[in-house]
Amino acid sequence: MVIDIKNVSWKRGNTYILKDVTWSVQSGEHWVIMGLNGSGKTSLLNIINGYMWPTKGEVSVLGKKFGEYDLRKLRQSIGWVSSSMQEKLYKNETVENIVLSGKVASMGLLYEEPEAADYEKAYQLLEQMGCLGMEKRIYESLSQGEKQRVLIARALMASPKLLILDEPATGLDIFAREQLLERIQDMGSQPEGPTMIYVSHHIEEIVPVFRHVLLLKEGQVYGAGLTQELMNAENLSSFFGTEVDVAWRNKRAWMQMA
Ligand SMILES: Nc1ncnc2c1ncn2[C@@H]1O[C@H](COP(=O)(O)OP(=O)(O)OP(=O)(O)O)[C@@H](O)[C@H]1O
Repeated sequence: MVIDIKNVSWKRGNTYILKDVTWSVQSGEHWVIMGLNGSGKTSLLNIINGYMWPTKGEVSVLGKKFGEYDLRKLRQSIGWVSSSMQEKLYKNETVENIVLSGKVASMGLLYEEPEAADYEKAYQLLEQMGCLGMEKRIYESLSQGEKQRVLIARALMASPKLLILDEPATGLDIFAREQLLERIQDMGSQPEGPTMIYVSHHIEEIVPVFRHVLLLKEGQVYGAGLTQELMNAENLSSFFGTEVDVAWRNKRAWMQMA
């Protein structure tokens, strides 16, 4: 099992930020975590990455039970792409350095000399992400879509078993978003690729490779299961607390206000 979360609660003062969350991800599955602002998505990711400790409950990631294992070691197998977090860090760095530094799977940059094989892998990943030719560019000079794809290439450098994509389409225009989603769909279709967790507020970003969805609402699991079964007007109207319509097109669900 890739993620196994049992009855996890996280409390700050008297408030439950996460309450009794039970969720599991089997290998070979790719999941979307969906929920409105403040529903607890980031808190759940922080727990999965071992940055926060649950008040109650059990967490296992990649077969390792938290509390019994060195989390720093485990983090080397987890890629977490968060543009809001990484934007400041890599501002003046070249694309090449950013991708190469992903080898050590930490947020920081690499200060040791990369080997020829590292360059080869970095370039191959840049190609996979449609960013070949941008190696010498400064991160800040890239478009939002290019930045996201570079960050994914960086995360893949460490060959993670679990890849978390935290709202990667935020700030992208419709074409850049589709280009990114296409790469993600391709990546998820490769059997040797990492298990992906895609965090979003937007239903239309759920490409077919994400066959499962976790719906979070006010810190609780509202639904967890097959995308095709959960993404319908009745369920989403009650999830959002407002009437919505859902239409399926090109194996994706599209939502609008009813
Ligand atoms: N350290 C903390 N102390 C107190 N409250 C917190 C803390 N961290 C998060 N919260 C609160 O918990 C709730 C859930 O936050 P979280 O960031 O997990 O939501 P989210 O679903 O990721 O939201 P968004 O989509 O806006 O990023 C919010 O109301 C937030 O203010």
